[in-house]
Amino acid sequence: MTTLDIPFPAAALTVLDVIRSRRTVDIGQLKPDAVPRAVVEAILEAGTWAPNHGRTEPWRFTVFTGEGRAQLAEVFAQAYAAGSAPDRDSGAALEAQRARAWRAPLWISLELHMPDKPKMPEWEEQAALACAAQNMWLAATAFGLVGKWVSGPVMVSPVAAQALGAPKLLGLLVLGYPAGELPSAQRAPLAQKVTWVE
Ligand SMILES: Cc1cc2nc3c(=O)[nH]c(=O)nc-3n(C[C@H](O)[C@H](O)[C@H](O)COP(=O)(O)O)c2cc1C
Repeated sequence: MTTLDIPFPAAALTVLDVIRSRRTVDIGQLKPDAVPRAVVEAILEAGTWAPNHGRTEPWRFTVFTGEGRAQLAEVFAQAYAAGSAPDRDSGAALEAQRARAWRAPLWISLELHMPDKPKMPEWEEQAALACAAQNMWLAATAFGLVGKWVSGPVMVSPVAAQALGAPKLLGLLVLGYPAGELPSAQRAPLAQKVTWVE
């Protein structure tokens, strides 16, 4: 960890620890246990505290959980059928898409909603939504959850976006309690990426 030549406040140590312990975990590595509604609401609230230029709050979230995942399953199947995969007409492939929705207890869509008359360039609104996603992921980590930001062709498909009533979809955050050990992760040393000018 960091070499401390000054004492860090407890809050800083807690935040840094949560940041470092956030982990991407495959959907198959999640327990089926539901996430309590109050926890989901706290996660969503954390998302809305993300920075956003011009107070546009360019995000909307749809939460799929419990039996509500049947609707998400249909969104995945529709998006896959409208895509370019060679097996897009296969009933078995569409069933596999539907099955994905049931493999995690909680899905939160990351929907980009720009104002009718955009005040900011789209990249800034996307950046704000990414900050919201990270806030939610960190809050989820603090509650003992793990998961993944999924952004494959189905997850960002315009067909999926339309089914959710969203102009654009930047994927979904999939969350659940870990079924086993968390994968280890590495980051390159700061020295490789930081230039100090002092
Ligand atoms: C915008 C974005 C999209 C991502 N999409 C996917 C994805 O579609 N599939 C996947 O396996 N991981 C996806 N990830 C997760 C990264 O692969 C993951 O963060 C990386 O492997 C580092 O692991 P860590 O999150 O545990 O540090 C995405 C991450 C980001 C930020």
